[in-house]
Amino acid sequence: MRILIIFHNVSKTYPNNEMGVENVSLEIKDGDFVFLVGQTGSGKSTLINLLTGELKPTTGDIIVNNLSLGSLNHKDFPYYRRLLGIINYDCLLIEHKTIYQNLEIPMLATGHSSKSIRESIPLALGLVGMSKKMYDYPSNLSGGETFKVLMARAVINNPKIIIADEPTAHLDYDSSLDIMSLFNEINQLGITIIIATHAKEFVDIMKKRVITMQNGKVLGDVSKGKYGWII
Ligand SMILES: Nc1ncnc2c1ncn2[C@@H]1O[C@H](COP(=O)(O)OP(=O)(O)OP(=O)(O)O)[C@@H](O)[C@H]1O
Repeated sequence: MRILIIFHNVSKTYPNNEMGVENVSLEIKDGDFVFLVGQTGSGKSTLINLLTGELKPTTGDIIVNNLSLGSLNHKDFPYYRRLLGIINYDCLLIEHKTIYQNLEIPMLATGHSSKSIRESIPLALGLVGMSKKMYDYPSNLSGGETFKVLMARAVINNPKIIIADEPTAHLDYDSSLDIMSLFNEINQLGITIIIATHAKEFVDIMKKRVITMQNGKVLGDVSKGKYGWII
């Protein structure tokens, strides 16, 4: 597998002098499945926000798919973001639009034809088992179903990387397990998955790469690991 993501000596200090991450170097291969774990404040979200480009490093370089994020200008940035499918609870579904219309929005924004939209939306909803809800409104969905639609929205533009911050934070055990197995299926399509989480039980079940953060630094990086494993 080729290297898809490189963090090279990346540090981020916030304007209030709070250290987000310090001197992080890591590589993630194309097709990898990575859990980012660590205590509250250990730097997981900072790392994710650096990867999405929401934050800029104070020092160091981030290279994704051979693009150096530091050298991207405003014009290039939307193209970079198309490599990413980002799932977070801050960017929920639009309530007065159907699930189909919610999935249509990112496709229209990226210039897809109406034929491609008509074909892709049922496929993405089928992937997450939500075909039957295509014309329902978000208010008719359970928390787990809503998350599945967020997953479908994240894959709809064919990203190389799916990034999720605390995906199971608001879900019960069964829904969380369901969601984790969907992440696995998406990963088997060749999409790289990066999940920041506190959910020890699911990290342990999945046996994927586990990167453990502590005080802004990488404390451990274990393949087929469990929560808390650092070597
Ligand atoms: N916007 C911000 N301004 C100032 N400091 C911040 C900001 N965001 C995060 N920090 C600080 O950076 C450090 C890392 O925080 P970060 O949110 O990355 O941790 P985390 O591991 O994602 O935590 P959690 O599990 O609670 O989400 C913490 O000390 C935090 O206080």
